[in-house]
Amino acid sequence: MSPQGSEGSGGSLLSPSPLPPEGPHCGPADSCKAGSPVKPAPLEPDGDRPDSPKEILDLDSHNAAARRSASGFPYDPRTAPHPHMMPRPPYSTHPYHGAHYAPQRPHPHLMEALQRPPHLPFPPGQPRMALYGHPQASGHFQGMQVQQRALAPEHYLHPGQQAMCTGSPRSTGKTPSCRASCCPKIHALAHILHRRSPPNTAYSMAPQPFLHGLQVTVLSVLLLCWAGVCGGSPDPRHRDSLIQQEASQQTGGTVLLTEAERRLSTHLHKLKRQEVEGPQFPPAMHFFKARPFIQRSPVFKLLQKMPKGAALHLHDFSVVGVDWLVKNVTYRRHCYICFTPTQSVRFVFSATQPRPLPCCSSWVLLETLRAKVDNTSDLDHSLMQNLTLFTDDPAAAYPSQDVVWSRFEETFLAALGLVTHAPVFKDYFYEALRQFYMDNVMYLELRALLVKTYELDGRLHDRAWSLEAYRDVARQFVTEHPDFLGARIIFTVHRGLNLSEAEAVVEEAMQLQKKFPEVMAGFDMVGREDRGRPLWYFREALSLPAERGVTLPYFFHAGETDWEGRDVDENLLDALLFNTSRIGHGFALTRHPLAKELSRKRGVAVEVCPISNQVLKLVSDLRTHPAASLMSEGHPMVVSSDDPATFGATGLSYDFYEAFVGLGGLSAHLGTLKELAMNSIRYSSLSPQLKDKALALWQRKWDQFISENSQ
Ligand SMILES: O=c1[nH]cnc2c1ncn2[C@@H]1O[C@H](CO)[C@@H](O)[C@H]1O
Repeated sequence: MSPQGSEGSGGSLLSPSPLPPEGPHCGPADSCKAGSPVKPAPLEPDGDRPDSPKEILDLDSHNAAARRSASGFPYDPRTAPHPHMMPRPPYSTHPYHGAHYAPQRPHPHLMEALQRPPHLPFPPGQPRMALYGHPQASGHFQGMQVQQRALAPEHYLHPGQQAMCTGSPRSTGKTPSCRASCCPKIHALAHILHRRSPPNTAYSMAPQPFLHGLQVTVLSVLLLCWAGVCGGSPDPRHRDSLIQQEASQQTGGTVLLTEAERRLSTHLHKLKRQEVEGPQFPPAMHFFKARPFIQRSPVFKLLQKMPKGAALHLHDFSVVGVDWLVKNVTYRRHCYICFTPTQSVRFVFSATQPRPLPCCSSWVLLETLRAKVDNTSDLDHSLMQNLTLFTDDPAAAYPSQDVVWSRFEETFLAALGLVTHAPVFKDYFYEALRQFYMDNVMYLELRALLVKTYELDGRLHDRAWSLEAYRDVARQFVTEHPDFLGARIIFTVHRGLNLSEAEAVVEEAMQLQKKFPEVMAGFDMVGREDRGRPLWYFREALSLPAERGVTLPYFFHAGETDWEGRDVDENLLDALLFNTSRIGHGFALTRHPLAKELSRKRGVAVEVCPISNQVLKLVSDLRTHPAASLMSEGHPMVVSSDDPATFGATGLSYDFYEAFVGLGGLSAHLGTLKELAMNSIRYSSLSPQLKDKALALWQRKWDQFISENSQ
């Protein structure tokens, strides 16, 4: 058999068209139309649904589904594959018309939340993630001791200001009233500001806003007023003072650098300036176009070598470069492929000819296929294209968010049959740890669906098996690489679930959390936020742990949208109300001042994934990414890479590059990078003891990096 489209140079692997009489084996007439990204919302009642690739890739399930679908339901959740495995999301564009979705109501807790001490508004029994507070700025924290964030009046009132008040260098002396009225007022205000500032402490691991927003405003107005009222032309020294103050507010703005670190910072700045002034500025381009420029960038090369700490926002099946999947996994024995009308592929490992899959052509053994095609590298290239979004012309390939998300979910479905084969599952995770380790990352937190894995003989493994596998592989990797710290898992489910499914899964999450406290970090809901159900819809399910007095830390995706005012736009506040430990993406945070303030005050870090947000079309030029402004005000944040394999990236360095060069611009310096790396440990789910260990390890690596690159 020769799949059309797989022959010839580099064309993408297409399903046979027109489809042969024996395939595709589709369910209900309209259930496998190519290209339609949405399905009607699943209706209750719920029932058992297949949720392993073996079940999804299984004719019996299909036949059963077809039989049950004859009942007249346009889409019956009892017969449908698990949402993660659906070729199209199992929810509609108008997902909330089901009886189980109560219309959005105002959040009565919210104002209460702001008025009470930070942890009180949250349900009892949902303890906040311990914030790491290092008692002394010593040992491995030496380099992290920072300047006093609260400035005394003499800091923001430059010594020269006294002189200026009596007349600027160019003063004509026309402001006699200044001395009498303006200066005392300014000093009085300055003293008030000083009193309101937090005490002079060594760097707190739970950073507080060093100046309250009001203080900053008053201070700025004060100094601008000074310049305008008290002098003819602003004093350059005052201008410098303002610039310095503003710079100190940014991420890393108060990190004290050693002499060697300053040298490297200056060098980095020079390199960055060359990129800013060069003909191509990668962060302004789509990542697929920018990648070759980034790969040549000396800044990027330094970032690759830099110890970046932890990657805290990653999805299970997009953490290993797709070339490894194709070159290694699809060359293993018993690997079958079929072709979907959506121009994608599915794989399965089976000792015997697998039963046909709905909406897919007949299964072909890849070994046989490879023997028949003229050019196996073209075939392999085509396979890779099905596992990634990467393309030379992203604008043409992905004209809208709908298109890119539909294709995005297809890449996960294409990988699913490969990565959930039990032996591959373990190898894949080991390879993920290796690739991140090679990129100088020392710890991962992986959002994992924990779908059933399968053996060649058809046996299935449950979620506990997957957690054990993650734990064992991580342990083995750490034994072999003692300077690596390991990984923890955030159990995730798709936000297309209905309420009773969500309740069942939260119950299971609580049990898994209890059974595997070492490896399981918590719980999250994934999938396209704009099309999924909002967190508030799941409130009864998400309240279960608190009601039972059980700990289930949340790490919610929230604000991964550029729509304002829709139901999902309240996910940010709801995530905070449900006491989320971090916020996945938080792209919309700058449009939610209250959520932003709460997240800052509580040290709930935003997991910023610049490349993901660009590829999934929330933003095109990364200089305008909202996290640029979060960064300039030192909002708690970490940088992560989300789905590097799908985006044609590896590890964390590409996203660090985009954050450092694009979001941070010329203002970001080595202190920014240092704080971002340390943040990744500070805001991780590790215990305080392990954070200490991680920071000590990171500091050793950092010192070595500085000594090797600061000459
Ligand atoms: O950026 C993201 N936002 C929301 N969901 C995501 C993102 N990246 C991946 N997934 C979800 O994670 C599942 C695999 O674990 C994918 O099916 C996708 O729905």
